[in-house]
Amino acid sequence: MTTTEGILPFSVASVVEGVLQQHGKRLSDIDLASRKAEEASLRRYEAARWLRKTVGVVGGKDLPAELSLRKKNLGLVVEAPSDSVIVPDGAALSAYQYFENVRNFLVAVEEMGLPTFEASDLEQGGKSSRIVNCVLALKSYDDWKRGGGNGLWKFGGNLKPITFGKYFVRKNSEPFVSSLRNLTSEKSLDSISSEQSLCGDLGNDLNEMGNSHSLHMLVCELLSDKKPEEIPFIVENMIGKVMEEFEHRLAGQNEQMRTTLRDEDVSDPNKALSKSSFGDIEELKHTLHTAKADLHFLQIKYQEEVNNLGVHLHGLAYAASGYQRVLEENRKLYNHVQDLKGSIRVYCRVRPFLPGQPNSVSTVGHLDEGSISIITPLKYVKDGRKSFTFNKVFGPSATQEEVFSDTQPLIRSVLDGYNVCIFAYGQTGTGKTHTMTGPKELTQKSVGVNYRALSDLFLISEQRKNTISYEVSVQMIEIYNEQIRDLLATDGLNKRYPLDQIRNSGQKGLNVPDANLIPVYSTDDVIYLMNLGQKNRAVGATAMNDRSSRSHSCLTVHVQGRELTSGTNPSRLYASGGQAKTLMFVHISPEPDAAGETISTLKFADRVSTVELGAARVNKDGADVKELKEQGEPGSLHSALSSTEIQSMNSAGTSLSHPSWQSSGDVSGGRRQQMGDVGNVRGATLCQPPKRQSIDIQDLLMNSPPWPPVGSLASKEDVREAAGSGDWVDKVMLNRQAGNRQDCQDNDVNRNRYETATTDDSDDLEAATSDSSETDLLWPINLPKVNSIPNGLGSKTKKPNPKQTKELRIQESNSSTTNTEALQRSHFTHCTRLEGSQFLLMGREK
Ligand SMILES: Nc1ncnc2c1ncn2[C@@H]1O[C@H](COP(=O)(O)OP(=O)(O)OP(=O)(O)O)[C@@H](O)[C@H]1O
Repeated sequence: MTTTEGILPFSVASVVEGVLQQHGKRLSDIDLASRKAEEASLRRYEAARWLRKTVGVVGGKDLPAELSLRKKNLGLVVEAPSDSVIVPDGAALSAYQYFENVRNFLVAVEEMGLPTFEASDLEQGGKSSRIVNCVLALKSYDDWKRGGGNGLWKFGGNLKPITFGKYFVRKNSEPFVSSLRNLTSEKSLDSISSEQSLCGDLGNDLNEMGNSHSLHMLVCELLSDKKPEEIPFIVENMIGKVMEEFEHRLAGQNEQMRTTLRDEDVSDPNKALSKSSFGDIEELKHTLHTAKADLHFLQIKYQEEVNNLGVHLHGLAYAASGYQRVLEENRKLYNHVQDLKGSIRVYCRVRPFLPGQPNSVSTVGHLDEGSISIITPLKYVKDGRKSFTFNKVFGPSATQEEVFSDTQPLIRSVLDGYNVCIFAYGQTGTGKTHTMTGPKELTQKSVGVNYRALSDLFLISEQRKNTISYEVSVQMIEIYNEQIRDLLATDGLNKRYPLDQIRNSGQKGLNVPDANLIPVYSTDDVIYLMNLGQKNRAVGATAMNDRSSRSHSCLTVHVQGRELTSGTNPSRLYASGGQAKTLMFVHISPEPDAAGETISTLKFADRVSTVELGAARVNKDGADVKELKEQGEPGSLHSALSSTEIQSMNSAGTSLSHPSWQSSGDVSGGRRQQMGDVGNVRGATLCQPPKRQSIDIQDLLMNSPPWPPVGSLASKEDVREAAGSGDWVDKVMLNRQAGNRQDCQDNDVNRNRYETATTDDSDDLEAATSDSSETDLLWPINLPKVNSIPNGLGSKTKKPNPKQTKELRIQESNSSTTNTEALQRSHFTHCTRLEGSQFLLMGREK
């Protein structure tokens, strides 16, 4: 039972009492009212007894055994300090004092949490039971305090709950409070400790005590009339009922507690917070779950996107490869068109009258885009007018840009892997340098083919960098006196190589493999190297002192391309290691005096043009060649080749059955004939042993007519004005002299030219070449001209070299083959040669 105290809101006694009362329904003879009255009487008695013990006898008389809690005999308030505790009948107190005492008492009781009563209960007709309850509660409290005040004092009686709804305002009545203090003080309580024992056996709990009395009464009443043998059964029955009732109440109490706890969960902030946290966690879990689901969904979507991307990429790759194929096809078609235009193209350019020249009528009678007619003296042609057809004819007013626009496609062919050679041909002073390089004062508009070609080369290679990687490098050599010198050598050794070093060897197709090959990345780089080379050349010229016009500077620009996708060289896409394309600019001047030279030049150009067109012209070519032979002296041009040139020609190249020419035939679908085909030399192209035939390209050159006399060029100054230094012509004439001295001696013009180009010694032909050391470059390099030889040796004339002539003839007789490129190099000093991976520029020394 003790364990239920403080936990259960009901006492065991009350349960037993309830059971007994219910059971008592059967006990009709028990008078409940009298029993209650008796119980109430006992309680009053107990209360009165405690009061008497506590506060003593009031006014010399004890309280009656049966306490009457009326105002006049209660006498609660003690006005006097300590000894007078009861005021009999309130006589000594005023009515005011009386009510104040009562109020203060009730407030004190209220504050102590004890059952209280109304002031009116002290009056007649008041509820005395409430007063008794209050006194017994005070007694219980006093007992608890006397017991040490351990634990929490709890009034556990079955009295009505204390009503807190009524509050009394306790007035300052210290005597009453002191009285109460005295009442509950240790000292005061000690004095009545003996009385405590009287009711101690009824339990400390006042209510319990009352109930014990009640239970006792009930049990006594229940068993009083029972037989002894019935008592055990009745007691057992009572106990069973008590247990049943107890369990029932306990279950009810548990249910009530659960309900209370649920309600508390809602109202308790901490629990609410816990619930909130739990809710948050649940929400987070839900969010996590959702996020996982979303992530999974995204992964699936991502995978789908990747798959789709893969499909798209595959499509793009297919399209790209298709695009690449189309590009390659375009290139093939483009170059095929170029081929159809001719692997050897001839452009004719007419120089305008120069400032300061006397006004005269041009020899050009008519020209259009592809033809030109020259008015000539009847001496040369029967009707006084000779017409020629070329791939392109540029009049005197044609700009540099217009000229290059028709050259440009060939530059693109270089980057497609074709061998390209661009060179200028013509009498001295007709504009070769102007076309290839430009005038001395270069502007953006006036720059020539070389600059523009290089610019295009780098520009196109930049445009193609995503598909083709190009490496451009430069080699610069000088050919002089049967020796080769590397102009870009940095070791200062001034090393020279024999001419037989000029050969097309190695994978890079270098003509001089031992010479330095320097990478370049822009046109400026090339120009810088050319300047450097020209400086080296100038130093060499000073040291050598015997430099002649037969010194050639050759700049070769090597272009190596690599397809980024296939890793192959673009040239392999076409056509057997590349194909040669040649463009010849044939230059003429408009002066009537030069009409003979102009006709000769154009006839030669026409011949070259005809050769390019191939076998269909064989018969016609034969006629032309016959005409040329009639006009000129066979072998005279052949003799114009120096031994050096012939040497280089033979050492550098192969015959007309050179693979490049064979491949050209392949690309053009077999229409193009080998150069050897010209003049009915078809057998030479079919890998048969090349035979010396009546006409080949060398024959063309060698059998081209000598320059006709230009009698009107009367003075040295005139010639110098009109023809500049005239080195090429000088060279030709000189070599002609070497081959046929009489021819030169009989030719006043040549004599004049020779004189013009040489020093004072007009009789010594060799001086024309030996002393003509003026540097003439394809590029505007601001170097001092090497006009004079410091040691005076420059003016020293040379005798004709019989060995050269001999060698020439030996070469001629031994050479069963020719090389057009070498011929171009030898005869046409302004030569730009692009060989697919090579871009060769030729300069010369005047
Ligand atoms: N198309 C042209 N328009 C204007 N001037 C020109 C043209 N062609 C040539 N000239 C001028 O004619 C002169 C001679 O030209 P250029 O030096 O180019 O001839 P060339 O053939 O190179 O002579 P050479 O063979 O003697 O070196 C130069 O002053 C040049 O500027």
